[in-house]
Parts: sequence; structure tokens; C-alpha cells
Amino acid sequence: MSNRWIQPGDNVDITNERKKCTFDIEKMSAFIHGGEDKLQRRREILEYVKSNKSLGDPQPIEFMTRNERVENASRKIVEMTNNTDQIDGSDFFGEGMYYQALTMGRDLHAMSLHYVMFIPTLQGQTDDEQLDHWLSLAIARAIVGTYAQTELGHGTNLSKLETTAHYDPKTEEFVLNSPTITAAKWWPGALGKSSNYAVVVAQLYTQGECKGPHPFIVQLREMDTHKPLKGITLGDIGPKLGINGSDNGFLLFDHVRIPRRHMLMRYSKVLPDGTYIKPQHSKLGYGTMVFVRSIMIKDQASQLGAASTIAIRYASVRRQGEIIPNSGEVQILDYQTQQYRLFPQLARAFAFLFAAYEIRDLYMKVTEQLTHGNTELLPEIHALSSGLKSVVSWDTAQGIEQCRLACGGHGYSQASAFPEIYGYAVGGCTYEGENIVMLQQVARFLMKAAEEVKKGSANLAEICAYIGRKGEQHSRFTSVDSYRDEDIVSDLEYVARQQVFRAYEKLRKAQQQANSETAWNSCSVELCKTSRWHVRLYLVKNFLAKVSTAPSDLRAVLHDVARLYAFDIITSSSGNFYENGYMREDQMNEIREGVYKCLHRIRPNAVSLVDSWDYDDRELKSVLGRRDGNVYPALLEWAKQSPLNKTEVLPTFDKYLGPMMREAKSKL
Ligand SMILES: CC(C)(COP(=O)(O)OP(=O)(O)OC[C@H]1O[C@@H](n2cnc3c(N)ncnc32)[C@H](O)[C@@H]1OP(=O)(O)O)[C@@H](O)C(=O)NCCC(=O)NCCSC(=O)CCCC(=O)O
Ligand SMILES: Cc1cc2nc3c(=O)[nH]c(=O)nc-3n(C[C@H](O)[C@H](O)[C@H](O)COP(=O)(O)OP(=O)(O)OC[C@H]3O[C@@H](n4cnc5c(N)ncnc54)[C@H](O)[C@@H]3O)c2cc1C
Repeated sequence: MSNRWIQPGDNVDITNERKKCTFDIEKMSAFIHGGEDKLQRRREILEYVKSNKSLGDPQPIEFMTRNERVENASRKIVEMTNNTDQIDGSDFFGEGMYYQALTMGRDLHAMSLHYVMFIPTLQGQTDDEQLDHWLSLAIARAIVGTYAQTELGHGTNLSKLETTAHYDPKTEEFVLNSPTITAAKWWPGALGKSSNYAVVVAQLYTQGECKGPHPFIVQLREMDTHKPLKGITLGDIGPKLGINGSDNGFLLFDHVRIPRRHMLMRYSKVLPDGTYIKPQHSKLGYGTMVFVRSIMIKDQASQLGAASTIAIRYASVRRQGEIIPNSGEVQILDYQTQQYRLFPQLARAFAFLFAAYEIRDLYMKVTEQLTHGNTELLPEIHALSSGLKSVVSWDTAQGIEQCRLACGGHGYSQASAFPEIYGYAVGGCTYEGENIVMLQQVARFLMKAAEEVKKGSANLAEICAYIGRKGEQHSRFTSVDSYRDEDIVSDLEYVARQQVFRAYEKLRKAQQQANSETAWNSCSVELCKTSRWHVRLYLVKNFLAKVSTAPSDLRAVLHDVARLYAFDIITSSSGNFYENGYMREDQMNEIREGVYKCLHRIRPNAVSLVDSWDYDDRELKSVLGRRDGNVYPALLEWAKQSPLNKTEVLPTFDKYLGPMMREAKSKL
């Protein structure tokens, strides 16, 4: 089979790995990316980005100062968006994200929120007239916007945001104000220096009553000079763990007046006389968060996929230690411990990517329903997107760190790209709703389902139908080879269901002794566990189902990966499966053996599996993960670019170390 990943001059070990591949990599790449046509488009976009010098970095960004990073990122995002005719704009999830990943990397930029939240909020929250006015300005880039919701004092608890928008019927204006320091907007991406508009979420007051947080479109800076408008104070919040190409910002209002029609009025409205019209569903205003939670799953999957690719490729070229004395140093990928550390990360990346396609489809269905005023699926998409967001971002962050550690010392260098990947991805645990808080949103949904089951209703959404099923009393497992997909799912359903009812009963008892909020808090650890099991079950079920739709010659290798994902979950929580004698120790030991079998079977295909994800070096930006495996010369070249190496002797030597040593020597 021809293999486009093998080229002359490559490292011998990585080439040998590629020669061992047992499946058609191009076919696998097409399956991973949603079809041959999608793969073809990736290649075209890659060629375009590579051929356009101005979409590149003049030097690795690790060696740039923060100001240089912000400037470089601003230059590139303008260049990138000058050339959007290269991509199909309607496919942001596919082509748009890929084009951006190749061009902008992971450091973010001056328009990161413009595309991810500002435009989607305009699309989702404006009435037709407002949409006509604002959307074209935003798409043409005549205005650049962000999404300013979080404040110094409150991010999670939206009901306590402090920024106010008082309606004044005399002038038909809202007055925006930040009454306290803690009301300062804090965090919004690209707010500090780049954006001149924002969707601002503020407490709406009209006719003397507070109607809760609502979105408003607000001009922040003068169009020509870019200076802050009167009454507006804003700036950059300083360097962060990652995404330092973005100027996340702060913003304070001092009685700033905006026209009535700058409130986004698709769902809620304020009439000229101040009459408030409430939305059809109280949480429709939270729609943009649901959108981002839905699309971030693919982004997270792709970061974990990249980390796995880097670590697995590197493990194939790194030789250290011997397994059999005097028979030569082995590739570190041959150590079972290394495989145990890395392959589950790759398996997770697959599971998350396949779930990302599902949540995208569900989101599109919900959006379609909403255009007809149907809010039926809103609770389901809120629960699923919140749950996936939490579990996926957590596992991704942990997985990236495992990959980094698995690369030894070189993993600690920024040349590996791990610090940047981690810094970028781990933000996902916090933004769009802190994970623990979002897990509790899922738990509310699950507790309602449990209540329905207790009441005898069989009317559960498909996603939680297992809660109402009786299920097996004992695992059907007899041997790894005969362990069918439906048995795996049935075992996970047992544990997820047990956890649902454990939490439900605990909550019910607690509610008899305390008010419902206090009771909830006293059960919240168990409630979060419930949500995690629910999401893991979903991920496994979806992964196995997706594999069954793969071309037949890819199924065996994908099935090994999917089973590794499931077995890893089962064996790392064995206690849950022993409850009530559901599974026996000997069965669990066999499943543990199943993990090792999967590692062994995946080993010869490991490099090819990560090649199938189709990361170009341009996207990985990692010296350790380079396609050609020629890591050592590349590391030396990379280090030579360090600004510290511009001169042989640093001025600081003459200032501090030189005098110290000279003085010490003179005293001897
Ligand atoms: C935690 C909650 C969900 C609580 O909502 P609440 O209205 O304050 O509380 P409540 O009245 O008790 O409501 C709970 C109820 O509201 C429902 N609900 C909540 N959210 C949604 C939704 N989106 N769709 C549909 N339904 C929703 C829940 O299911 C609850 O329903 P229930 O009472 O159980 O029937 C909310 O405060 C929240 O979403 N907080 C997280 C804030 C957040 O995500 N901020 C993001 C800022 S932007 C950002 O981070 C951008 C980063 C982008 C980047 O860099 O890429
Ligand atoms: C990289 C990044 C980019 C961001 N971009 C934007 C942006 O563009 N626009 C924007 O508006 N915001 C943005 N944010 C802000 C982000 O949305 C908030 O930080 C996030 O919603 C969490 O809120 P918080 O900071 O108030 O955390 P907190 O709520 O203060 O969380 C602190 C701790 O308290 C716990 N906690 C809080 N409430 C509860 C509860 N009810 N039950 C149990 N535990 C609880 C949490 O679990 C957590 O452990 C960004 C943040 C980051 C890190």
C-alpha cells in the first residue's frame, strides 16, 4: 500500500513503523474527517496556506515577546480573513476551523471572539431588522466585536452580574453602568485592545423592575481613532497561562447611553414605553454559550489528537534503555508502560471527535427547530453540550499532560509544543461554564429523568432512556474475545444507572432534612459523578456505533481503539462494577488483560493511526512531532533561534556574573 507519509530522508525508525501499517491510511483519514471530499478540501486549504508566505510566522512564536505575538497575530488574522474565498464559509466547523488552525495556531488573536461569539450572537439573538443592520457590518469586518459577559466578581452565576442597563423611556435609551469594581467586565477575548464593539450582557431594568441578564450591542471605541468612547474604560488584563496572542480585556461603563434598539431583541423585547416582552423560554438568551460548548468539543478532540500524534511519533524515534540486555536500545514505544500512557489518549481523541460530529448535528437540529419556535430539544442540547464540554475538556487537559510527561525532558521544552497546546486547551475547563458547575447542570437533567422513572413514566429522551431500563443484574462478560459491544454498553449502563439512583436517593433524603439548595450542595459530589458516568456512557456508545459504520477494512483497527477506550474506563473504576456482585474479580481481571491485548494490537499501527489524523507540521508546530522524525537536528536548529543566542556573550554577563567571578577570584 502506498503511504504518503513516507518520504526520502526520513528517520529510519519512523519509516519502519509506517511500513508496518495494516490499513489504508487515506481511507482512515477520510473516515476521520467526514469523507474523501472533506479530506481533499483539507489538502487544498493546506496548500494554499503554505503557498501564501504572509500567512506564516517570521520566527517561532515561542521566541517572540507578548507585543510581538499580538502584532503578528493581528497581521495574520487580517491577511487570513482577506482571503476567505479560499474556504467554504458555510462549513466553519470543518474548513473554517482548519484554515484558522493552520494560520493562527493556538495563541489566538484580535478577532478570536468576533467569529466564535460576536457573530453567532448577532445571528442567534437579533430580530430581522437588527440582523440586517449588524450582521453585514460584522461579516465585512467594518466592526470587530467580542462577547463581554463575565465580570471581575461573577462569571458562573449569571443572575448576579452587576453591570446594569436601565431603560429611560424619555430618550428611548438604555444607560449602561458598572456600579462597582466587581462589575468590571473581565476576560472577554480581544476586548482589551482590538475590538471596537461588544455584545455586553447586563441586568436589564425597565419600569422599575430587574428582568435579569440580557445582551446589548455596544460601541466601545471611536471608529477612526480607536480611542475608548466617553464613559468607557478598557484595557488588557495581562499575560495568561496560554493564548497570549489575544488581548483578553477589562471594561467599565460610567453611565453610557445606547439606543433602545441596541438591545438584542429576537427573544426578549423592551417596547418604546418600557414594556417588557419576555422570551418564549427563559434561557434562550444563553444560546451562544450552547453554540460554543457544542463546537469546542471538536477543537478539544483535535488538541488531544495533536498531543497524541507528537508523543507517539516521538516515542517511535526515541531510543532509550534495553528490554533484553545487550540487544540494543529499544524505541520507547516498545515499553508497555509507554503504550499504556499514550494509546488511551489517542483513543479518547477518537471518542471525542466522533462525539463532536454528533453534537454538531444535534445543534443544527435544535437551531432549525427554534426557527419554528420549537424549544423541545433545548434541555437535551443544554445537558449534552454541558456534559461533553466538561468531561472532554478535563480528559483532554489530563491527556495532553500525560503525553508531555511521556516525552521526558524534551516534553518540557516549548519546542515540543506541549506547553502551548496545554495552555490553550485547559482554558476549556473554565470558559463557557466552569466544568463542575456545568456537570451540575447535567445532573439536574438526570435527576428529573430519575424522578420520571420513579413515577412510572416511560417517556424519557433517548439520551437517558437507560435510566428507565431494568437492565441485567450480572455482567454478561465471559471472555474478552466474546465481549460484544452491546455487553460493554450494558455494563456501563448498569454503573451509570446505579450512580443515577444513588445520587437520586441521597438527594431525596437530604431534601427531607434541608431546603432543596442546601440538600443539592450536600449531594453535589455524587451528582457530578453521576453526570460523568452519563457522559462516558454516551461517549463509549457513540464510539462503538461510529466504528460499526466504518468501511469494513478499517473496522478491526478502529474496534481495538474503541475497546481500549471502553476497557480503560471500566478497569480504572473497577469498584463501581463490583457493586451488588454485578461483576466478579475474575471478569475484571480478564478485562484488564483485554487492555494489554488492545495495546499490543494497536502498537504496530500506532504511528499510522496518528498519521491518519492528517496533521501537517504546519499545524502541529512541534519539533518532537515532526512528520519526518528527524527530531535531534531540528531541536538544535530550533534552539539556535533563541534570542539569547544572538550574541556569544550577553551584556548581563558583564553586569553581574563577570564581576562576581572576577571579584571572587581576586580574593582567593
Ligand atoms: C450555570 C448556569 C447555567 C445557571 O443558569 P441560571 O440562569 O443562572 O440559573 P437557573 O435559573 O437556576 O437556571 C437553571 C435552569 O436553566 C436551564 N438552563 C441553563 N442554561 C441553559 C441553556 N443554555 N439552555 C437551556 N436551558 C438552560 C437549566 O437546565 C435549568 O433548568 P431546570 O431548572 O433544571 O429545568 C448559568 O449561570 C451559566 O451558563 N453559567 C456559565 C457562564 C458561562 O458559560 N459563561 C461563558 C462566558 S463566554 C466565554 O467564556 C467565552 C470563551 C470563548 C473562547 O475563548 O473561545
Ligand atoms: C481563557 C478564557 C477565556 C475567556 N473568554 C471569555 C469571553 O470571551 N467572554 C466572557 O464573558 N468570559 C470569558 N471567560 C470567562 C469565563 O467564562 C469564566 O471564567 C467562567 O465562566 C468561570 O466563571 P468564574 O471565573 O466566575 O469562576 P468561578 O465561578 O468563580 O469558579 C471558581 C470555583 O468555584 C466553583 N463554583 C462556582 N460556582 C459554583 C456552584 N454553583 N457550585 C459548585 N461550585 C461552584 C467552581 O467550580 C470553581 O471551582 C474566559 C475565561 C478564560 C479562562
